[in-house]
Amino acid sequence: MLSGAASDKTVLDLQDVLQRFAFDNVCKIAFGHDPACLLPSLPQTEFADAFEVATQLSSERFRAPILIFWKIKRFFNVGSEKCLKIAISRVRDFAKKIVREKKQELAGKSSLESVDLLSRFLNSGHSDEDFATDIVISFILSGRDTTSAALTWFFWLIYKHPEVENEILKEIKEKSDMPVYEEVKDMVYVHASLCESMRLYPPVPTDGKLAMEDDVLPDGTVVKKGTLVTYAPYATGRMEKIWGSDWSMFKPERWLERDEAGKWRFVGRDPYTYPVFQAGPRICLGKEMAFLQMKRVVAGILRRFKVVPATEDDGFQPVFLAYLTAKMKGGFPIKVERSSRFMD
Ligand code: HEM
Repeated sequence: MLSGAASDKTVLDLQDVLQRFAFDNVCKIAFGHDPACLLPSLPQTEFADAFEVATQLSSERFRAPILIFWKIKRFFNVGSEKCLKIAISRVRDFAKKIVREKKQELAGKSSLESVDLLSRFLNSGHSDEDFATDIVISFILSGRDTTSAALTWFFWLIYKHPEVENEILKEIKEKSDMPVYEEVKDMVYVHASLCESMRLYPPVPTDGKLAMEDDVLPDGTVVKKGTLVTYAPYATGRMEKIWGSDWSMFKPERWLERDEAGKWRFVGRDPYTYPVFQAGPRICLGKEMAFLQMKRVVAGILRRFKVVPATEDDGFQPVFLAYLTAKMKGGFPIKVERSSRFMD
C-alpha cells in the first residue's frame, strides 16, 4: 500500500491505515481471524465504523457537564444514546459471530491445534458466550486503538524532529541484517522514542476506577465505596515536578544513558511515574506485544519510506482528542516518499 502511495503520490490518512493494520493484527493473534481491513482498496468496514461510534459516544458520556442528560436520552432512547445503542449492538453482533465460529471450529479439533488466544480461552473452560464476547471486544479495544494512536503521534513527532529520525535510522541500519525478533528487541533508541512520544500523547489519556469498598490511597486520601477515581497519564506525562523544566520537549534521550562502550542503554521509569500502561496488578497485559509490534512497524516503514504530512511547512497542526483512547482529530493526512537512506 505504501509503495503504491509513494508511486501515485496519493495522500493517505496514516491514522486510518494504522488502525486497520492494528485491527487485522489483533484479530489474527487473538482470534485467528483476518478481517482484511488493510486491503489496498481500504474497504469500508461496518464493524470498525460502529466501533468508532461506540468508543466516541461512550467517552462523551464522561464529558457531559450534567450526568443526568445522557441518562435521560438513554431512558427515552433518543439522540446520541440511540446511536450508541445501535453501534454497541453491531459491535456485539460482530464479536458474537467470532465466538460462535470459533466454538464450531474447535468442536472438531484437539485443544492443541489452535494457538490463538480465544481458542485457548474457550478450551480452558470459559465457554459462556456473553463472557467470551466481552473478552473479544476488550481485546479489540486494547489492541486496535492503542498502538495505532501511539504510532500516529510518533510519526508526526519524528517528522518535526529530524535529529531524532536520523538517530532512529542509524539504529535501524545497524540492526537490519538480524532476524526480525532480534532486530526489534534491541532497538533501544526506537524504544525510548516511543516511550517519549507516549509520554506527551498517551494512547489512554485518562482512566477511571470505581472503589468497590471503602479504601485509603497510599498518600492517606480516603476513598469511599462507590467513588470514581481517575488517573491521567496525559497530565502526569506533562508535570514539571516529574519530568523537569524541559517537560514539553520531545527528547528520547531522557530515557537513555550511554554504557561503557558508548552505546545507548534504556533507562525505564516506574509505572506509577509513567502510568501509560497503568500500574499494579491490572497493568496492560499486551505491553510487550505492543512494543514489539510498534518497533516492527517503525523499522519496516522507515527502512523504505519517509513519512511527511500532506500539508508541510507547519501547515498541519494536529489536535489531540482524549476519547477512551486518544485520536488525532480528523486523522493524519500524509504523503510517503521512497527513501534512498538505505541504498548505500
Ligand atoms: C501502546 C499500546 C498500549 C497501551 C498504551 C495500553 C494501555 C493500557 C492501559 C492503560 C490499560 C489499563 C486499562 C484499564 O484498566 O482500564 C491496559 C489494559 C490492558 N491491555 Fe493494553 N495497552 C496497549 C496495547 C495493548 C495491546 C496490543 C494489547 C493486546 C491485544 C493489550 C491488552 C491489554 C489487556 C488484555 C488489558 C487488561 C488487563 C487487565 O485488566 O488485567 N494492550 N492497556
